[in-house]
Amino acid sequence: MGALHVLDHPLLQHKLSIIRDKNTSVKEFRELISEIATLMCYEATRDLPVEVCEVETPVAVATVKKIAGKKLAVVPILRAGLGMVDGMLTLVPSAKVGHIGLYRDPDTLEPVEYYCKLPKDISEREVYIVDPMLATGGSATAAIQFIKNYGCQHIKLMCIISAPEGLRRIQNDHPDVDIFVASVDEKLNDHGYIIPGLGDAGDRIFGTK
Ligand SMILES: O=P(O)(O)OC[C@H]1O[C@H](OP(=O)(O)OP(=O)(O)O)[C@H](O)[C@@H]1O
Ligand SMILES: O=c1cc[nH]c(=O)[nH]1
Ligand SMILES: [Mg+2]
Repeated sequence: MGALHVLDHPLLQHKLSIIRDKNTSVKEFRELISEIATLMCYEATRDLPVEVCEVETPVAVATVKKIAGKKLAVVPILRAGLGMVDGMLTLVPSAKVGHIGLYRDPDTLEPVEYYCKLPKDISEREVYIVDPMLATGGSATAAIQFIKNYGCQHIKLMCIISAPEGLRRIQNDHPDVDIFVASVDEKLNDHGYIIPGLGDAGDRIFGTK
């Protein structure tokens, strides 16, 4: 059974308070989304396997731990997920990056797919799907299923803000997937926006509103 991790590190929560503020500029919003992704990545990679080996320091041999050959992939859900990619790559620069393009139809709230490009060896990789917002969960559940269809067995979902409705959807549809969020907000409004949330993450990252 996948676990839900609600990350409450003070640095993370402080940065989250700034991106929720409607007066935060596009530049600062984008920078903070990236910094938050880095902090979340640190927690989400905590269970990566390590192997013990030796290196020679200038004065002696040290027994050290290295990540044990695990291959990672970061898969942002376009567009807003793009804002989290650089922050992830800051800590795992060798990860490959796949892209899944989904937008949420404003009337039906159903995800509509418009793009997909994944690393060829995606099925051998530990996949981190990133998207700042988990609202109804429709986009994330579709992205997870898409990646599962390629044979991936190790998938983690990282969203900055989540709604209870979206969490329930993922836990129901994909009980094997670990979920990492920085907040579980109160609810969705009639238009499927997270309350209190931060508005439309894609628009705030790219300045399109
Ligand atoms: O959980 P859901 O109800 O599916 O909603 C969440 C989705 O909505 C937003 O994307 P949006 O459709 O606004 O596309 P964008 O990233 O291009 O702005 C967000 O980035 C998620 O992908
Ligand atoms: O609150 C929400 C819900 C979906 N997508 C967003 O960007 N924000
Ligand atoms: Mg959007």
